[in-house]
Amino acid sequence: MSASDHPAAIRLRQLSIRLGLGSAAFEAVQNVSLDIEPGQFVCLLGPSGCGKSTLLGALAGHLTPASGQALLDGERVAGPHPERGLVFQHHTLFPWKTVAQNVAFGLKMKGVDAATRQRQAEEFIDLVGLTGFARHYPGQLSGGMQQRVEIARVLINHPRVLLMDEPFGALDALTRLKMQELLLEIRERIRTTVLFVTHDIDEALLLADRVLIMSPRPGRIIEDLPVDLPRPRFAAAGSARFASLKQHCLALLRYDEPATSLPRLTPLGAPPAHQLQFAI
Ligand SMILES: Nc1ncnc2c1ncn2[C@@H]1O[C@H](COP(=O)(O)OP(=O)(O)OP(=O)(O)O)[C@@H](O)[C@H]1O
Repeated sequence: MSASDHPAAIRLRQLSIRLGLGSAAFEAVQNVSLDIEPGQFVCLLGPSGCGKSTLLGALAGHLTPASGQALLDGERVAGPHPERGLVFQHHTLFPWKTVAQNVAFGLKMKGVDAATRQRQAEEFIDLVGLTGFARHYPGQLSGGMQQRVEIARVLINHPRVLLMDEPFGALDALTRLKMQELLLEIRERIRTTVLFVTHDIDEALLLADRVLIMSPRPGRIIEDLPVDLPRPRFAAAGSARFASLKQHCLALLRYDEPATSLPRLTPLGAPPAHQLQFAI
């Protein structure tokens, strides 16, 4: 099974986005340029209100940049398109439809016949670990299960890019860990480019090939950090390298001076435990 046979390359070129109207207008994202290769899993990490969702909104085609460009495989993003799958913190399932009907909805819109819809919906329901729940309604499921349905509903459209905006942010800690594991398992089986927004350093380091760190508003990319931890990551979470990367991210997120003297990545080795107790 593959979510997409052709994961897309994401390119942002000097992208700036303004929000608000008239005298209340402000720059939410400032001059962001970056390249994400097809199939890469990238986390966008930044403090609350720095413009992460806004940046994702431009790639989704929901927001028009004030200047610069958002490109997928060289084509300018001009509006929403099913090739870009979106998963938000709160699910967007139809409460009156069953799990299978929700998952198959995109196929129905494309005019796919009922038997194929049912077969494919079952495949994707299995993929997200919900075998046996096809006939349940969203209201009968836990928050984590609802997010599984949401992910299946997006993946069945074979998105070339998956844009995830704090998809596990509303879940309790244990369910969140299970969902992170599930996403990594799915990623072993599918080919799609992932841009995942979070303000949780551990989540970014557990999931991503690369972490892009944003400054406080107006959001700029202040660090492009390759995550050189072996997979599976959960085994590496207690390692000295994990702690070192975490400390580096934390220092950047707490930093509010000009970007000329940003902290450098600390050498391999564990920082003192007391330096890792901050939350953002
Ligand atoms: N439609 C809007 N009109 C005016 N301001 C907005 C609008 N949407 C967001 N903002 C503001 O723009 C800034 C960037 O918001 P955005 O949601 O992109 O940040 P974020 O980094 O995703 O935050 P969080 O992590 O808290 O979700 C914030 O200060 C927010 O209050």
